[in-house]
Amino acid sequence: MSAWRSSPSPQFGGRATVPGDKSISHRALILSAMAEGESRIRGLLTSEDVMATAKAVEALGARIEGNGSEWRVEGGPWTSPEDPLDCGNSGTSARLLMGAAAGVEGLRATFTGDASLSRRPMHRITEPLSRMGARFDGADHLPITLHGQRLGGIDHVGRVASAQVKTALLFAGLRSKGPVRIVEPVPSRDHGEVMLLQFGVEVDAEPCPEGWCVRLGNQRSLRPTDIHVPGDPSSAAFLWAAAAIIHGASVTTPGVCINAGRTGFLEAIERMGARVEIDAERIQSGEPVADVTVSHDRLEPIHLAPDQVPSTIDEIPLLACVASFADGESHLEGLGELRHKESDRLGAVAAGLTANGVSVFPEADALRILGRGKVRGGGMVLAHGDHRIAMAFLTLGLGARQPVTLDDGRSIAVSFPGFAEVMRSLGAQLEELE
Ligand SMILES: O=C(O)C1=C[C@@H](OP(=O)(O)O)[C@@H](O)[C@H](O)C1
Ligand SMILES: C=C(OP(=O)(O)O)C(=O)O
Repeated sequence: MSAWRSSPSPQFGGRATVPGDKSISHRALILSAMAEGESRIRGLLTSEDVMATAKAVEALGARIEGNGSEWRVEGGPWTSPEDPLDCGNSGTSARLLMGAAAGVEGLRATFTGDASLSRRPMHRITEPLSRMGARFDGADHLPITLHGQRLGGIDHVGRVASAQVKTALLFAGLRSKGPVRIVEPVPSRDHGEVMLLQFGVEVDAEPCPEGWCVRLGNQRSLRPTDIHVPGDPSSAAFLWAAAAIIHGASVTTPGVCINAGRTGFLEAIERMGARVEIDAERIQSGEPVADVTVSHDRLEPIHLAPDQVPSTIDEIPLLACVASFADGESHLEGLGELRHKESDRLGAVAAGLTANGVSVFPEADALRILGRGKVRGGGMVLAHGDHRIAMAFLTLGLGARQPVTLDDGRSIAVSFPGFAEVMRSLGAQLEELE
């Protein structure tokens, strides 16, 4: 166990860089490993989740050489790994790798994960991949053994927007010749599509009667390339949230990805009253990037509608914490997917807020939060081994009246190694207790 305490931090603010985007880092490693020849990746996130993907693609046949600033990946044919592929805590690793490997004829690979990942649903991937022709021992929960096969195309109409499902099917489609069409009710993050274009693959997307439709074209072979990963908005969100809840605070995060599939949190806190400034917009490896400044102002409550959830998905626990500082009742709807993440995030958020004196009313797939303009704090929060829960409540503690204690902060390394150092550099009072 590694308990943490975060205490009121009235002097919070400044400028800080956040590590590379997790979603883009996974995709850069997997596509580089599939493309024959050398690709280079700058700005790769070196968190536990992304390193699980790096180890897995090495075990599948890629050669990786890396240091902090630049990674070289020599891609080529994939072969059966000797040992099970341990995806640790990472849903993205398990789902995207199953898709990428499904069309390698004769390949056999067993996917494993930690206790949390082994509870998460995999049927959403194994079912459509089976329709394409792949075979699996196991269906909904890891461990699952994949038997790669010659694949046909797929026409997949998803009930929920999931970038992991969409990207897994697109990656599987790279090794198939049939038509590949994936429909989502609303668009999820499109980093897979953006990066496929960088690797020279034809992919297009447009609205269709069922929602949002993504198609692979006929040009499906990957050309090695160089990728520069931008800063992760899901990590920058903790800095932005602290600025939004601490009187007089202002934070600038340079070089953060502002892809529309990821800006839900920023838009939400702006609608609540925080001041948001977007500067130096540019395109980096196909992704929109900017320097983002968030400054404190009085916060109004928010209504988050179901179609706004996909672009806010990993920041919902943090948004619930920010909403606790608003004056009035916030309503966050369409949160069913939160029950299938690293923990039951709906339950964990409701318990954490209650422990800190916030009135919260959880519903089956929604949260009502009664903000009173300030938060008492003083509570003990259980992270449930979930990095987003851990960082959201340590952030809440910076703006609360009394310190917040967290049972265990080890999960933070899953997505944001260096979280405590970055937050302290801005004036956060954060201490590890044991
Ligand atoms: O594709 C991705 O990189 C991700 C997609 C989202 O999951 P879902 O596809 O399950 O919504 C998100 O929660 C996860 O952190 C990363
Ligand atoms: C849900 C997350 O990641 P994954 O699905 O890759 O475990 C997350 O990072 O919040």
